[in-house]
Amino acid sequence: MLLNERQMHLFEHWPEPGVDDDKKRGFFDQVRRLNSSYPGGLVSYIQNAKKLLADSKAGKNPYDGFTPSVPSGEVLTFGNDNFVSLEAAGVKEARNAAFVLVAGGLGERLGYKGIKVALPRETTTGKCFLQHYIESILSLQEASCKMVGDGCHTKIPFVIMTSDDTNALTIKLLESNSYFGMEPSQVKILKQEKVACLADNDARLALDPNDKYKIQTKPHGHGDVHSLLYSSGLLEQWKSEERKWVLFFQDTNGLLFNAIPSALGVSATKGYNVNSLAVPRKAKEAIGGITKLTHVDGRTMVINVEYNQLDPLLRATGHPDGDANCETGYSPYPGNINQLILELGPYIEELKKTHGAISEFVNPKYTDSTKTAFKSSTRLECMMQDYPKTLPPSAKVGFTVMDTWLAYAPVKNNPEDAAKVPKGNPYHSATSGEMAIYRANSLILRKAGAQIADPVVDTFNEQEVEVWPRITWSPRWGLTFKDIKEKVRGNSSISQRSALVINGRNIFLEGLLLNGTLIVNAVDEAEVKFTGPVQNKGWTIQHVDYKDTSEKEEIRIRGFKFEKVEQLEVNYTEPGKHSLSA
Ligand SMILES: O=c1ccn([C@@H]2O[C@H](COP(=O)(O)OP(=O)(O)O[C@H]3O[C@H](CO)[C@H](O)[C@H](O)[C@H]3O)[C@@H](O)[C@H]2O)c(=O)[nH]1
Repeated sequence: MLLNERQMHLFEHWPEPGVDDDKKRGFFDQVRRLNSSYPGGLVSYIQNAKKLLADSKAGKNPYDGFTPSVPSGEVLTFGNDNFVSLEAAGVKEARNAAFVLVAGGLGERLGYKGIKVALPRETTTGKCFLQHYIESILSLQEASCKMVGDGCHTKIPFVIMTSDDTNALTIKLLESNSYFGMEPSQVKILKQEKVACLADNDARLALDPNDKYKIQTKPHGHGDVHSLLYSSGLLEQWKSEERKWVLFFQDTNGLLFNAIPSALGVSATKGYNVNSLAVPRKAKEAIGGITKLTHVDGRTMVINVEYNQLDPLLRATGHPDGDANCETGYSPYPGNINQLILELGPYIEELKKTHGAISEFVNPKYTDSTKTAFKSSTRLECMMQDYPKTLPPSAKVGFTVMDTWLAYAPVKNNPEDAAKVPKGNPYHSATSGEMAIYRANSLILRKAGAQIADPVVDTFNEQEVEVWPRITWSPRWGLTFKDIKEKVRGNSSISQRSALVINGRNIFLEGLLLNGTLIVNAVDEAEVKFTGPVQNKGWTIQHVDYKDTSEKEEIRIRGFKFEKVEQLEVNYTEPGKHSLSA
C-alpha cells in the first residue's frame, strides 16, 4: 500500500534482511496504527493530503465562492425571565445528555508542564478544572433527576478525549482523587492518535529525525473527537438509553457551566440539531467568528470561520478593513467558544455517512514564495466545530450568545504573551482566568440582591485586571440563577478585601456582612443561615513574578498568591438547622 502511494523513500535506507528486524517490525506496527485510526486509512490520508497541499500551493481560498454575512442567533441576557426559564428547561434536559471534554491538547501557548485540566480553576479553594467540571455534571444530574421524581437514577456519561501527551496524567488525576466523586464507570477515556507528518507537496510521509524506523507524527486536532466517538460505539449505546444531547467542551473555561443550563434550554426549546455557544468577539481575538456563508450557487451555512481565516476572507469579499470592530466596539461576528450542543439522533445519522471524518486543512510553513519546500514537516488538521460543514441545508444549525463575563474565560496564554495582547482584548491567561471567576460570581450575587463592593484595578505579570471580592461556591450551591436567588436573602454585603467560600447545598446568606475571609463547609442535610457581621484580617493578595522560580508554576503563571492572615472557617457535619450570627 505504501509503495502504491509512492512512499518508497520510507524503505530506501533499510539494511538487508536480518539487520534491525525488530525495528522494522515496529515500523509496521506503527503503520498499522496510523492506518486504523484514520477514517479510510492511510491511503485516504495521503490522498487528502495531496489535494490539500496542492490547494495550499495554488493559494486557493477555502471559502472561494462564499460571501460572509452576520448571522442571527439567540442572544440571552443573564438573569431575566427568559434566561431563568431556559435554565429550568436545560436542567430538565440534562439527564438526557452526555458530556464530552476534549483534552488532548498540549497547551503549547500556555507552556505549562502538566495537563491543563489539573490547573486550579481559582486558588481560593485550589480546586482544579476537572474537579469543577465533574462536580458541575454531578449537580446537573441530581437536579435534573429531582425534576422527574423518584424513578430517575440516570448517570450522565462523561467522556474525556486525551492524547499521548495528556492520557497518563489525566487518568492519574482521576484515580488519585477517586474520580472527584463520579462513579468510575461513568467516565470513559478515548485517546486520540497522532497523524503522520508530511515532508513535501507530494505528501511523502516524514521520518522521525531521531529514528529512521518511525514515521514522524503530530496532533491532528480536536476534530478527532467525532470519529473516536463514532468508532467507540458510545453513541449507539447512548441512543439505546434514550439520551438526546451530546455537549462538547474544552479544557480550561472556568465559567462554562454558568452557560450550560440555559444553552441546553435553547437547544431543547428551539429544536436545534447543532447549537454553538458564542460570546461577543473583539476583532483579532483568538476565537473563531460565527459566520453565515452564502455560496454563489445559493447554498448557505452558519459556521465557525477560524480566527486566522476571518481577516483574509473579509478582505477578499469587499471589507477592506478585514477583521475589525464595528460601532459597538466588537466584531460583528459572534465569537465561537467551542462549546457545542449536538442533538444525538441527527448526529448519529450524519456520522453513519461520514464515519466521523471532519473537513481538514493543512498549514505548511514554506521556505520561500515558490512554495516548493517546507521549513518543517506539516500534517493535516481538523477542528470539532467544523462538524456542521457536511450537514444538509435542512439541518437546524443555530447559536446562542451570552455575555463574556458570564460564560468565557479560558487559560491559554503564558504571562509573556498575555502581556502583549492589545489593550482592551482579553488576556486568556491564568491571571485573567481566575479573576474572571471572582468577577462573574460577584456580578451574579449582585444580581441576586447582595451588595458586592466594586473591584480595584491591579497589575499582575504586567496584565491589568479587575480584582473583585474572591467569592466562590460549589456547583451544588448555585447551579442556576434561580437556586442562587433563593439563597441570597436580606441585605447581605461583601467588602472588596473579602473572600467567601461556600461549600454546601443549603447555605443561606440572610444579611451577612462580610469583611474578611469566611469559609463554610456543610453537608447537604444541614441548613445554615448567616446573618450579621463577620470581620477578620482575611487574606491579602501578594504579587508574584512569573520568573520567580521559588514559587510553584501554578502560582507563577497567575502572578499572585494569597497570604492567609486570618479567616473564619465553619464546618457543619450534622443534619438540621444551624445559624451563625454575630
Ligand atoms: O489535537 C488536539 C488539539 C486540541 N485539543 C483540545 O481542544 C481544545 C481547544 O484547543 P485550543 O485551546 O488550542 O484551541 P484554540 O485556542 O486554537 O481554538 C479553539 O478554541 C477557541 C475558544 O477557546 C475558539 O472557539 C476557536 O474557534 C477554537 O478552534 C482544548 O481543550 C484542547 O485540549 C485536543 O483535544 N486535541
